Formats: sequence, structure tokens, C-alpha cells
Amino acid sequence: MNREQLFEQIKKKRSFLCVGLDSDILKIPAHLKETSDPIFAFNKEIIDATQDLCVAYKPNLAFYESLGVSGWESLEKTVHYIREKYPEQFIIADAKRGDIGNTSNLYARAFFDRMDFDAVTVAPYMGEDSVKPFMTYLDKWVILLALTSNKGAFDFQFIKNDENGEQLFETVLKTSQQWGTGDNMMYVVGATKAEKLEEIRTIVPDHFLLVPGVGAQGGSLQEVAKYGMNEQCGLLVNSSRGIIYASNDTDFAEKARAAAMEVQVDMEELLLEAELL
Ligand SMILES: O=c1ccn([C@@H]2O[C@H](COP(=O)(O)O)[C@@H](O)[C@H]2O)c(=O)[nH]1
Repeated sequence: MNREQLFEQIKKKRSFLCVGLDSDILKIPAHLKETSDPIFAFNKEIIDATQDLCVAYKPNLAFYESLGVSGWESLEKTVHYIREKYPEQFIIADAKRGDIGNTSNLYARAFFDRMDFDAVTVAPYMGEDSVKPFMTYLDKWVILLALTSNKGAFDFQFIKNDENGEQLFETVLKTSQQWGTGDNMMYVVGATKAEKLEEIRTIVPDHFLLVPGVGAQGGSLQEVAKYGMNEQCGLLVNSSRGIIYASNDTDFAEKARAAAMEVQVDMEELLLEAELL
């Protein structure tokens, strides 16, 4: 999916919500555990219940890899299901990969050829040759970690360069623009650091940002929109636990829909305020 198609979906759905499929075998409703593939059964119901309220899904790989072979099967079935039934959805592999070029090539092949993801999250620490192999696929995206939502972000990401006073996350944003464009690269910026979005937008005014950290981590959607929205919206705001675990009973899909709708209604208002609808 390209940038224009993504913006079209945002306008059509009146939403820039990304539903995080952090589907934990220990948290899904008990009645699903009797099915042959509990994680896929859970995802399928969540997807059917939320697809008209969101523009993207983001399975986090840890939740699937931790289950071994059966987890990979659930993941492949989930991606295939979305592709077949809701082809307008943008699908993100939250995998945080990146390695020497030779190996990154194979990661890219896994996520873009073997599985038909639209985007994969990549850690910038190993530099250009670790990131570029993900950019050789038409209409596929790298989502580079820039300023993350967790407490540990303060360990490295704010370290100042003695020579130019630049903080590490700013260097990531500036340097990586030589590797790709706003048509194949997005950045992760945590909603818990929304106040930094104003500064980030001076460096990357046009790029889409994937913003996790609203909902369970307490980030504010309003602040994210205030400082981060651009003329194409430029935001995919993720919520995982706040939506998919709204209930752990037989009504989980219905409750997930209600939670997603609450976010979508707020997003619609923000898109209207920004005169994008
Ligand atoms: O900086 C980051 C990068 C990634 N994540 C991931 O997003 C979701 C957030 O889940 P919630 O349940 O909505 O808190 C999860 O998959 C994280 O691994 C992030 O939170 N922050």
C-alpha cells in the first residue's frame, strides 16, 4: 500500500487507529482455548469486530514467536485472513529487526515475500546497511524506531552529541532520511513522549509516524494529534491491550469493538478539527 492509499483509507474510515494484535495465550478468553488454533480464533473475532473502525493491524511478533511453530502458523493465518477479507488494511509486523545487510535481506524476504506484510519495524542501531534491504520492495515500508514509548528510551535516545548538541533520536531521524523517503519509511514515536512531536515534525514534517503508547501506557491521543498531525494525517496510532483485552469473557469481541469505537470517535473529531475530512 502506498502513502496516498493509506491517507484515502484514513479519510474513508474517519480513523487513524492501528489495532495491536498482541494476542497472549495466557490472556485470551478460556472458551477459545478449546479450539484448534486459539490465537487465530481470537484474532479473527477481534479483526471482524474492529475492521471498519481502524486502518491498520499490528501483530507484535513476540506474542507469536513465544509459541514456537504453532505461533508462526497463527501469525501466517492472521495475515492471510486480513489480506483476503479486508485487503484495504495496512498490516505491520512489529518485529524490531535489523542485522548485517546479508541477514536483513532474509528478514525482508520473510516479512514481505513469505508473509504479505506492508511494513516491518526496524531498529536503527546497526545503521544503513541493516535498514536498506527492507526498502527494495515496492509499496512496502520500514518503520524505524526513533523515540520509543518506554522508560528505557531515556537510557540512550536523549544522549547529546558533544559536537552538534543533537540528541540521538534526532540523529536517527536526520541521518535515516538519506536512506529512504516518506514513501517507504515511517518512524516509531511513543505517545508517552507526545511533547517531543512538535520538534520531531520540524525534522520529518511529511513522514507517517507509528505512535504506540495510548491506552494501557497512558499517552494522550489529543496531544499526539495536536503536535503530530500533518496534511495527510501522518499518524497511525496504535492501541493493543486497551482494545483486545477490553473483556476476557465470551463478549470479548463486542467489548473490543466498543473500545475501538471510542478511539475512532475521538479520531474523527480530531480529523474534522484539522479539516482533513
Ligand atoms: O516504542 C514502542 C514501540 C513499540 N511498542 C509496541 O506497541 C504495542 C503497545 O501495546 P499497548 O498494549 O497498547 O501498550 C506493543 O506491541 C509494544 O511492544 C511500544 O509500546 N512502544
